[in-house]
Amino acid sequence: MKVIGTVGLPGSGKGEAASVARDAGVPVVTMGDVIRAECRERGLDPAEHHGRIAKALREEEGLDAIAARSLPLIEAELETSDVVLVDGLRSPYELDRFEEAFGDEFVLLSVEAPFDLRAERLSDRGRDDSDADREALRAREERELGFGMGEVIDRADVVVENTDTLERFRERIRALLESGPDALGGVETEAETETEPERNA
Ligand SMILES: Nc1ncnc2c1ncn2[C@@H]1O[C@H](COP(=O)(O)OP(=O)(O)OP(=O)(O)O)[C@@H](O)[C@H]1O
Repeated sequence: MKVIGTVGLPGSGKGEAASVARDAGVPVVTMGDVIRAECRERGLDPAEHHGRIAKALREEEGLDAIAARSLPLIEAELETSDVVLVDGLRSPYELDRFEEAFGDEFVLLSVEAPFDLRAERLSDRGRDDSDADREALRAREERELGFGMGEVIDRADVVVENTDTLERFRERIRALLESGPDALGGVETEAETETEPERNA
């Protein structure tokens, strides 16, 4: 059993990773869906109230609220699948919650690409007006880093740099899903990048 969580700044490629998983028959639990469901529960339009409800849930149920509400969905998928992908961790409290629930079976994947490349890809994506707006991207990025996303990124087990073609990225995600982190030869892992503590310091 493996639960693969993804983290990444806007436009890094998390949605593409989730779509590779779906194509490979790996169920995807999208943390944002938990918030959208709660918006509907409260009679609110998710497109307009997503941010406010995410904040309300954290205030009412604790900083790991969205992870806690995702857990039963992940567990339900694990009844029929060996691997589940969890799309879009944002805060270290969420990461703590998943690590507590799944221990070593939880693998955190950070998808990374430089700002200019992400801005260009989002501009091509054009899902909404903010996609083409570099200032809006910068603001969104700062908001997400404000939730502690930088710390989550730093704690990743596997880093996939998404700076090559989309096909190359999709291949690397497929390899990760099929054979686990070891399949990604040459990809930085936390263990490899950690600095050795100085002896006799
Ligand atoms: N390697 C790549 N080459 C070209 N285009 C790419 C590549 N990776 C992703 N894209 C495209 O860039 C856009 C952003 O990727 P994606 O939607 O997966 O990002 P995301 O991390 O889910 O962003 P957000 O958090 O804003 O939803 C998409 O249109 C996607 O198809």
